[in-house]
Amino acid sequence: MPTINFHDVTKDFAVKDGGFLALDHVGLDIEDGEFVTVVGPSGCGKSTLMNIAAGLLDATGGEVLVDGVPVSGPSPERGVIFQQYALFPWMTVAANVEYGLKVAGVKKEERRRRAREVIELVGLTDFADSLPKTLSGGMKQRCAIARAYAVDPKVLLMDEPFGALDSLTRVRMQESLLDTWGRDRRTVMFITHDVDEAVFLANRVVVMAARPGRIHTVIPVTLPYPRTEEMRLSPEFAALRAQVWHAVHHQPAPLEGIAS
Ligand SMILES: Nc1ncnc2c1ncn2[C@@H]1O[C@H](COP(=O)(O)OP(=O)(O)OP(=O)(O)O)[C@@H](O)[C@H]1O
Repeated sequence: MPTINFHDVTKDFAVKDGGFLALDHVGLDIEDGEFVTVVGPSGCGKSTLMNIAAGLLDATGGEVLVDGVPVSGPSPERGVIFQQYALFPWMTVAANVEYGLKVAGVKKEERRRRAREVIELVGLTDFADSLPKTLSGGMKQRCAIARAYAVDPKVLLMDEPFGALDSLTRVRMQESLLDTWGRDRRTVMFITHDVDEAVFLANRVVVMAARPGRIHTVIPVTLPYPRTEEMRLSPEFAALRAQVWHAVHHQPAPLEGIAS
């Protein structure tokens, strides 16, 4: 059984002159421990798809199953990370990371232990008592990742998490995320606009098409893990990048009768 199963998902948004079909019968299985990236032109429905999996939006048709159970709302088993860090500015890194555990009713001692563990995992131990405003963008995002990890989610849903970072920090964050993922092989669905990022991280790259949002093609990434800096410069990487780039930039024609 796949960990995340998008079963015939359709999303129709009500707009003033009728409906806008944002997702049209999307089917996708993400297996246990897989790292899947999703790319596609702006407006093809990437965030809508992720928000439905997160339980933040309802599908108009079809459903998303996580471990065979239909998603009916947000759940701690699905850790969600957005581009904007969404940290509480008045709380230290440690308090931000502990917050979800506190809400879940975890006792203080256990909260402290778990927070220390995940803060170390993302390399922020020296900043555990710092406020978010004193951290760089990359450190804030690592704090957000630690917060998602703290509650031990079954899957991670990441929507352009590194989109606001400079390119060097972004590359470091990709490496650090893969390092963490390599240790626990949590199932990840990761949305990005960046073709290099999509290839570097993934087992499979899902390329979506727009009008209506649908899956255009799925490209397996045959590079082994751990992924290294040298791999980014390899001919195999270049070939995969070209394949994904081509799929993103040569989209199928919009379907007839789709409202805009
Ligand atoms: N609440 C809404 N009401 C009406 N239309 C919406 C709503 N949310 C999204 N849409 C439309 O649905 C389509 C898909 O939006 P979505 O944000 O999922 O795309 P995306 O692929 O994530 O885009 P981007 O890459 O620019 O972030 C877009 O055309 C958008 O305008």
